[in-house]
Amino acid sequence: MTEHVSIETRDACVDFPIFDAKSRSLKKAFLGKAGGSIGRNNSDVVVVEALRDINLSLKEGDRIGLVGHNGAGKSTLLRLLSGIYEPTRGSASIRGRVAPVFDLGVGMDPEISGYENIIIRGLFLGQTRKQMLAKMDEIADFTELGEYLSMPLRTYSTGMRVRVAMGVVTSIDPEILLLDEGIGAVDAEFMKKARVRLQALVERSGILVFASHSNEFLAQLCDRAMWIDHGQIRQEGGIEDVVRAYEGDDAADHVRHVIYEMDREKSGLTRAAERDARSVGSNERPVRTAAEAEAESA
Ligand SMILES: Nc1ncnc2c1ncn2[C@@H]1O[C@H](COP(=O)(O)OP(=O)(O)OP(=O)(O)O)[C@@H](O)[C@H]1O
Repeated sequence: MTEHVSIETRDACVDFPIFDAKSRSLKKAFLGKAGGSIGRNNSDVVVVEALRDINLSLKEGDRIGLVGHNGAGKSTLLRLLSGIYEPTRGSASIRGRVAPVFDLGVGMDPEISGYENIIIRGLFLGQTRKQMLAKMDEIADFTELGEYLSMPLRTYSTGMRVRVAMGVVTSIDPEILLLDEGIGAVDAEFMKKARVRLQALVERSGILVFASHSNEFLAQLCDRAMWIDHGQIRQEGGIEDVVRAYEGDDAADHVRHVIYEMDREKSGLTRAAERDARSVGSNERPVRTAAEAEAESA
């Protein structure tokens, strides 16, 4: 279904012209610690050079995480890849249905109910009303918001809104998933549940590009990383290597630990599945967890 999915950019640049910049203090192009460099275009207008000479080639199955300082250009890159921004110079060719998940609040209306917002937000992400209605019960269950879903969204706390948004986002089947972090507002227990759903969402997406400031999250969802520095690609490679170059040894060691734990968990699950399959084959009862045994005896 997703074989035709691809992203190609060639020397893509994105400039933001700033017509009301105080030009006296901006005589020279300057490179601060945060933000893209500030210069002037051919018409002598001040511009922020948010992205410069981006060459990317992504295909089905790629899961790439973007790291970099504030204002490095990560969000701008996601917007370029979603087609929201056209390159000022160079080219960007995107093939596939894009689900841009930048701001969990976008497409939500405070005056209508949670249920109605679930549908609106789904439409915003390219789903049909019918598809959203079919998924409604499952999304409602996931949010654990019960009766609140019939109340206007303005009566919700921030975290409750995030639950609705996460429920919708993780229910879709995108060909290209562009994810910008911004999902810190939910409580820890819900986050655990949400991560499992996010991982499943990523697994059924064709391509993932994820901008994050959390290395742990990055390691869980991606298998490659790209360091964006002042609008340019500074390094691309394995997550541990890129994080080491960008943030140092401690951060890279943490990434390695997260990846190790994930692999261990996965191989544990595989072993359990093999054991179950073997015992079913030999007419033995598969080993039950305490919870399953309790549920059976009830
Ligand atoms: N709409 C805009 N108008 C003018 N400048 C912009 C606009 N959007 C982004 N920029 C500039 O482009 C540069 C890249 O910003 P971007 O939001 O892509 O960075 P980021 O890496 O996502 O940062 P953060 O980690 O802080 O979210 C910054 O210098 C920012 O000031």
